[in-house]
Amino acid sequence: MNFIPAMLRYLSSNKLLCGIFVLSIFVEVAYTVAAPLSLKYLVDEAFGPKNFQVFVIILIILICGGLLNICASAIGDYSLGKLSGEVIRKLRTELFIHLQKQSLPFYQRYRVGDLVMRFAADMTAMERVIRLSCPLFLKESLSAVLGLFMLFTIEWKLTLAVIAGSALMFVGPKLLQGRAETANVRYKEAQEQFSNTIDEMVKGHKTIKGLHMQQRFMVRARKQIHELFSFGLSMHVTNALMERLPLTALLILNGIMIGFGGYLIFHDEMTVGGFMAFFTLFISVGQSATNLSFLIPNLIDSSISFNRVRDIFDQRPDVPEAANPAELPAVIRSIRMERVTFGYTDDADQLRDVSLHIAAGSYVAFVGPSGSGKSTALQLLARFYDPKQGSVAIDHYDLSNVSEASLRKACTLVTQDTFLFNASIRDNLMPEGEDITEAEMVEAARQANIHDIIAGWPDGYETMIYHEGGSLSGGERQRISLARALLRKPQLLLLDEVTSALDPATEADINRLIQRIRGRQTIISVTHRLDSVVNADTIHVFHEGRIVESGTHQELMKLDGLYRSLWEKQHGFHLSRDGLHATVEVERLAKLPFFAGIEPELLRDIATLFTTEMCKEGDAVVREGEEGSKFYIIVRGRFEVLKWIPGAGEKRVAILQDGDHFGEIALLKDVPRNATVQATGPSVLLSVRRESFHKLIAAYPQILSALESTLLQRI
Ligand SMILES: Nc1ncnc2c1ncn2[C@@H]1O[C@H](COP(=O)(O)OP(=O)(O)OP(=O)(O)O)[C@@H](O)[C@H]1O
Repeated sequence: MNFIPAMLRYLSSNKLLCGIFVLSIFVEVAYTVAAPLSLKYLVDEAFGPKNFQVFVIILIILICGGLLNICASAIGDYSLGKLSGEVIRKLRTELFIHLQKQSLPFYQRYRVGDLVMRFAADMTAMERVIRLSCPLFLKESLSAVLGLFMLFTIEWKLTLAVIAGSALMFVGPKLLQGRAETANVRYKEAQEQFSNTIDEMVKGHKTIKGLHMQQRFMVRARKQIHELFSFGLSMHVTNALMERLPLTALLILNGIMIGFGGYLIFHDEMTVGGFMAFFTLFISVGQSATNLSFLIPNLIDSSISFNRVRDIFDQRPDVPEAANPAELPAVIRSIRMERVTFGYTDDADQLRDVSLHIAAGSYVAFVGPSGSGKSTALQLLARFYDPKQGSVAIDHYDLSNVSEASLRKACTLVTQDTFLFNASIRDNLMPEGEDITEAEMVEAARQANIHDIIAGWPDGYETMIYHEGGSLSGGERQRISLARALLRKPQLLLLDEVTSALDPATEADINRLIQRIRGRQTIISVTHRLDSVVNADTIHVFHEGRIVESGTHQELMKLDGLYRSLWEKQHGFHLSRDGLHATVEVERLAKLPFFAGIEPELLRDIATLFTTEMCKEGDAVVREGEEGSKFYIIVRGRFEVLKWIPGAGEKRVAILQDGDHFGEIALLKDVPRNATVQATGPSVLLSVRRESFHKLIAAYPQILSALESTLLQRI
């Protein structure tokens, strides 16, 4: 219970209030102990000899003491209220600031439910301790010690006898304490897991419905609710036992006291008044001891909460601010990465020896296959992580020595996952305290092509955003988040796949916006869609954590390397402006390995067999284990390939995007799909059914033999 000293330390932070409170407790305790003692004098000195004068004196002393006690209690209550309120306010603020200082890995380690619980249930438990348990602990311990001392002065033999019996009161709870702690921890963990499930269910309700995962969630929730029930029951039973045991022991003690006390009176070793005072005082000491033992479950509960909050306080930011951080200049000249190596964990590196130099004002693109490290490089430029080796610098300032405020002012990151606050559009664009005028807000909204849309809504800029922006379309969310970034006039704008989840028209619109603002600020854009970066000043091509090619689009095409192959993979498709109708060119089909060698006229016929399919986030195009009869080519979009791993559940094994294809075996025969392919955002596919394909094969058997020779090798 090392949290009691910590709590007392917090309480003693305001010395004056703490002093007043402790003094008031002393007065209260002194009165509680002295009042029973008055019985001895009342019975032996006033009632026995019928001495009225002594009676009046004792009465006056009791009344004055009582009044003093009432005043002390009132002052004590006020000082405690203020003191505990200040401690909790300080704790909440410190925890909040501490959370804000944390870096991305911290938020990946803890889930929303865990952190919310720290503020909700744990803080409430600690508040209860500070307001009730700690003062009660202090008061009851003092009453017990002082009361015991008085009992010794009244009759030491009887006191020794009852102390020996009192041991019974503490042995039981001590034996049960371990079990009670375990039960409490398990119940808290079960609560946390259940909150996480609710959180996931509310946030992912669309995906859950889309994937028809309600049953799986129901099974998980049922298990967790059952755990809550059984751990709750075991917690209740052990806590109740711990509370009951001392009461039983108290009954036994009473027996000892009356028996031994009576013996002492009959042998003239104690007066009747002395026995009455002893009895009353003993009840009061016993009550204090019982109260102390009642406090134990409560304190255990709070010590767990205290440790959980302390666990957060113990987390040091992974990306700390330097002791004397530098401020970035008003105008920056260059951005550099020098031989940067970085890994999210110690086991693997996601960036290896990456160096790049970006001149201020240029428009730079990071491209490359999925998982090649593009977004990671961008996050290092925004200093969400620090490199393991090498350095990231703006001008000659290493980012690890730059103040966070100055870096955030200079550099803004916009990602594909836009997060808008549950507030009005105006408050999202112009948060309180930011030095932004109405005209600037409207101008930024115009630049992001969202002003006319907002102005057309009945509440205009006062329109409330709900569900973190989920009430708006993807394009609207992305435009608002771009307007929000532009309003801050960052010198360095980092864009991470900002258009990948948007329809072609919105994507083209946002690309035009980027073209309009280029030159005014440095733009680094991560994208897998090469069309959008043909005009970039420099394109860096990432592959397996390294930059393997750099140059303009024309230079890279001439190189005939990875960039060119990515480019060719993505081209040869035509998509209508509304994104609803796609076609594929014959030359593109010819590049598919299993169509190699098929004559162009036949490929032309094959091209006409494809139909356009639209998917939204969470749609599974093929499911593992199900027999498939379609072959797919991704025209635009992103899909994850999921495989069921026994014992580990469904795991992502690959990412497919524009130009990738899957399911070609289905053109030949019925084989169960060996993985699930699921859209991670709105996507467009071209698909062809085996039946329609086979009609063509019937007319041109050479297609079948060409297909068989390549596909069967692949199987
Ligand atoms: N927070 C993380 N913790 C651990 N590994 C991560 C984390 N974020 C990304 N990775 C891994 O790092 C590698 C590089 O990821 P990164 O997102 O930088 O690639 P990318 O080129 O941007 O790919 P994509 O276009 O698919 O986003 C991938 O293997 C990815 O799984």
